[in-house]
Amino acid sequence: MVRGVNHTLMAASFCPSLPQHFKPKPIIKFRKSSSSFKVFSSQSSIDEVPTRVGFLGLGIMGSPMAQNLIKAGCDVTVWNRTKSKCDPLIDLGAKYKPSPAEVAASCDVTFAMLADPESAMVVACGEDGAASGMSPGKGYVDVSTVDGPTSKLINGQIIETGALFLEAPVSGSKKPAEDGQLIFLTAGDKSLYEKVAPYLDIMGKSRFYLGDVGNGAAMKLVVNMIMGSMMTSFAEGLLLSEKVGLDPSVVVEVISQGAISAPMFSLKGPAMVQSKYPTAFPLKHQQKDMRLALGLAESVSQSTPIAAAANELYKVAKSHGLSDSDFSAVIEALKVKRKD
Ligand SMILES: NC(=O)C1=CN([C@@H]2O[C@H](COP(=O)(O)OP(=O)(O)OC[C@H]3O[C@@H](n4cnc5c(N)ncnc54)[C@H](OP(=O)(O)O)[C@@H]3O)[C@@H](O)[C@H]2O)C=CC1
Ligand SMILES: O=CCCC(=O)O
Repeated sequence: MVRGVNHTLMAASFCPSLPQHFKPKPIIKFRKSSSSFKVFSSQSSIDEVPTRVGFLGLGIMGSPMAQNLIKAGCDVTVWNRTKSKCDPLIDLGAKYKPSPAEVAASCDVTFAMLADPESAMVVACGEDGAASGMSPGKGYVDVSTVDGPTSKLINGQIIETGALFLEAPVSGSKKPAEDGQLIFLTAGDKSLYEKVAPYLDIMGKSRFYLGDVGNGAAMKLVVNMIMGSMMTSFAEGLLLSEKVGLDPSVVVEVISQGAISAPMFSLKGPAMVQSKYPTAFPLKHQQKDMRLALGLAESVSQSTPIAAAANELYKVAKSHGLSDSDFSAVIEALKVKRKD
């Protein structure tokens, strides 16, 4: 069943100062034609787009991303290792296949949103993995956060089948995923990038095309390395303020009004002050990204001592059982236990 016919998405304003590789969100309308969807966009006239969309990996990010595709009227087929996570999407109109290979075989383009390099590899290239269902004319878009070498391995396996590959990790967390406000950091096959652009524009607010496979992964790791270090510095500041008799809530407010204000501090600070860490971005994934970013830095002999120190704190927090808490729980690693 087709849903959301004539669904109109947000228009982005034109900004002449933006670099060439940046594309803001265009106006998109999906309309059902006799045999396929056509896309009417503000940036191109009418383009044929792949009609059957697969989605593998329905965790915190994958579920809302797939949901937005379904709500926009796309023909979506889902798979997840834990099948129960498919059920709400099936209720919304998604089809289901019992393996990544069967999803890929039945779809024109397949997206994957997996936890880490290992799961991205097994879902793409393992037994009954997506590569087994790929063939010329199809596309595979990996939106997971992985390292460049993993992405290149997946690219190799996919293009061996004659299909096309794009890496497209995202910046933005649970709420931007729900709101269709993600930022795509893409690299790989340019023709596939252009074909799937209408889908990226449903799930995101902007997209960057960065060239060869590995560049999207590198961009994502650099951004998350900075984010991970910022969070540990913020945590140190909150705890220090408390120790010297300041109200950490006021620190959050002061920061929000000055040059170092960041949505992350304003969003997560008030909960951190109350030792609450509702999960948007799991701490285990932030530590994975610090580890991968440090590997990237080492591969080019770039010194990253701040990130290395921050990574140690995420490792300590993991050892305290905080892997599945939000990454802001890293503050717990800095709390020295008081003796009674
Ligand atoms: N949460 C966030 O704010 C953001 C996360 N990211 C990145 O997106 C990716 C997904 O994140 P998120 O949705 O938060 O993570 P979740 O932990 O919520 O979801 C992970 C997904 O990977 C699947 N998975 C894990 N291991 C395997 C495996 N061995 N075989 C098959 N499937 C597996 C899980 O399946 P199952 O349900 O069966 O466990 C689940 O679908 C990560 O790479 C993360 O770094 C990027 C931007 C923001
Ligand atoms: O990888 C997670 C990114 C989280 C964010 O950008 O807010």
